[in-house]
This record gives sequence, C-alpha cells and structure tokens, in this order.
Amino acid sequence: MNSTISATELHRSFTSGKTVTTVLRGIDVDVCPGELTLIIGPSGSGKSTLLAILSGLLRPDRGTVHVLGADLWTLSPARLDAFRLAHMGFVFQGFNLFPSLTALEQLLVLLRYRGITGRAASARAERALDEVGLSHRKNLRPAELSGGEKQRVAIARALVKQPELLFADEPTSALDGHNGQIVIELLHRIARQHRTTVLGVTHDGRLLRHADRVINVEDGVIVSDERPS
Ligand SMILES: Nc1ncnc2c1ncn2[C@@H]1O[C@H](COP(=O)(O)OP(=O)(O)OP(=O)(O)O)[C@@H](O)[C@H]1O
Repeated sequence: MNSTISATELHRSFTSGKTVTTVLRGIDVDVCPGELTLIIGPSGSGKSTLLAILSGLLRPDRGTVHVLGADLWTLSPARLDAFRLAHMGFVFQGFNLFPSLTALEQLLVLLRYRGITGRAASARAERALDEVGLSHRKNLRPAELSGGEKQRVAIARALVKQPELLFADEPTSALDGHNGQIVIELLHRIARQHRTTVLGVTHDGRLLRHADRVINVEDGVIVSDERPS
C-alpha cells in the first residue's frame, strides 16, 4: 500500500534557557491511506510533537516528512500553508468553534474562505453535517450543543473540504466514554469511506480497539507498532 505520509529520522528538541529537552530521537514512520492510525504513549513522550511535525505545524531539527509526495519541510512557509489548507483537516481537543455561529455556518465560513459559496456551499456543508449525524442540529450554536456534538461539528468542518489527511490531537479527551467512542468510530468510518488518512493522538486506551493501527511512542522513539485484531 502506498503511504500518504513517509517520515524518516525525525529529531526534535526544545531549548528553554539553559535546558535542552530532547523530545524525538530518530523516528521513522509511514502512515497509510484509508486507515485510522492512533499514536499513544505516556505523557510527555512526544506524541503531540510528532503529530505537529507530520502535519506541517512544527519544523523538525532533522529528518524528512513526505506527504502525498511533497517534501513538506523544504516548502516555503507560504507553500506549506497552501499545502496544508488544500490537503489537511485538523480536529483538536477543544473543538475550536466560533461561539456566535451555528453548526452550518461554521462550515460555510470555511467554504467561503476557499471561494465556495451559494447553493454549492450549502449542499456540501449539509452533506458533511449529515455524515456526522448532525443534520437536525445544524441551526444550533456551540453553547446549545453537547461536547460530543461540538466535536462532531468540528469533524464535519474538517471533512467539508474533503482533505486527504485528517489529524486529530486528543479528539476525545474532553468527552465521556460513550461520546469518545462515537467520535473515534466516526473517524474510522471517514478513513474507510473516503480513503482519508486519519492520524490521531490519544490517551484513552478504550479507543484503541477501534483503530487499524496503534503506534506507541515512549521517550521519543517508537517502541511498538501494532494492528489490533
Ligand atoms: N514549545 C515547547 N517548548 C518547550 N518544550 C516543549 C514544547 N512543546 C513540547 N515541549 C516538551 O516536549 C515534551 C513532549 O511534549 P509532547 O506534547 O509532544 O508530549 P505528549 O506525549 O503529547 O504529552 P501529553 O500526552 O502529556 O500531551 C514535553 O516534555 C514538553 O514539555
């Protein structure tokens, strides 16, 4: 299977005053399309740092990241931004929704930014909300939605631009077990149905059985890489 992401020899440290914290110590990883891959590991092991480097948010000190054939960290900042906008969707722990907009408007704003307006935009936004099971909540604002519903709106917003890659950093940590399971099953279905490459970070061991693949990072290296049966 052709990888969507192919990363080699990733190293990253952070310097704060005289203290240097080495976070990633030479990570090689390939991530496949049509799969939900979850990165797990103890707190501080480097999971979010790895996700940020693979998604073009944080530059590695060393190593390369190829995404859909592009050598990510050789792109200029403007090209990198454009690449991320065109190909990647993001879902975060805190939902990041606009408080004053309805569920539908959250998606329309993003489409307008990409030059898609009018009926075409509405049809696309409604389809994405339908996909996450929220058509009936489309006119509600974040304060009127439950945590699980807010995260599903955030996923619909990521989906509406039909990205090849979807990154999710702790997408379920603000949710209870039931809603966490709904969200992770949804991410899995998105991976399968759209052949999207879905890569997430999680603390929640209960979610691992829903993943196609689980990569365990400890102290900046991959210590196991398994496919739950
Ligand atoms: N911008 C930064 N400046 C300094 N240190 C940082 C920065 N970002 C991360 N770190 C440090 O890097 C280490 C790894 O952080 P990272 O967020 O990748 O871990 P994590 O495995 O995702 O942790 P958690 O599960 O607690 O979210 C931590 O010790 C953290 O303090």
